[in-house]
Amino acid sequence: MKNIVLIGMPGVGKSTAGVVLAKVLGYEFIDADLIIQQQEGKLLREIIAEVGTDGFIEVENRVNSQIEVEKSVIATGGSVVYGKEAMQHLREIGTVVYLKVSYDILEKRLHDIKGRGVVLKDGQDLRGLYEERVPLYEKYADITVCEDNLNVEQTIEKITEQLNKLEA
Ligand SMILES: Nc1ncnc2c1ncn2[C@@H]1O[C@H](COP(=O)(O)OP(=O)(O)O)[C@@H](O)[C@H]1O
Ligand SMILES: O=C(O)C1=C[C@@H](OP(=O)(O)O)[C@@H](O)[C@H](O)C1
Ligand SMILES: [Mg+2]
Repeated sequence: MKNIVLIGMPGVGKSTAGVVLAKVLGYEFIDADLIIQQQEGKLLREIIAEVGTDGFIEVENRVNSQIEVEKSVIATGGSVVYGKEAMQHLREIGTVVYLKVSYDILEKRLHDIKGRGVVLKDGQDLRGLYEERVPLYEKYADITVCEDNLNVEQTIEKITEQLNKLEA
């Protein structure tokens, strides 16, 4: 099996489900957000404060384009889909799984969207962000897993089922 690349909105559970999925599969786990922080020597919010959202997207695009791993689950940041080169590379090295959640559930989960350092354009709200991003996640997904009303364990089970179907 190739690497598994998790994409989706912030708060959908890429990092939370990703690490457990890696354990279940006996894979390594990589969080692209942490690689960005390590390579830049700064927190994500410090990068965004210094170079703005467009600058952050460039950094994220560059760092994700250079990830070279095997047998790993890669949790990306929600904004990675703005990076064309990053997505081309991630699609080459892995199976891209879109973790999908309905808007209403996401809204409840993300009380404090700004506190998470989400890449929001001026005047954009969560609804606008959701509508802008969903087509991008759909465009790059090899597999889509809807986690509405599922807990982390059930979500992981659904991901592995879909991955096995793809392999068969
Ligand atoms: N089915 C689910 N799958 C993954 N996470 C879930 C699920 N239901 C609730 N959560 C919660 O949602 C949050 C997801 O946060 P996080 O993993 O940081 O998301 P992301 O990395 O996608 O931004 C966690 O608090 C997690 O416990
Ligand atoms: O969707 C976004 O705009 C972002 C999501 C974050 O990661 P998570 O998706 O893991 O929350 C992080 O990469 C950055 O703060 C921007
Ligand atoms: Mg995350």
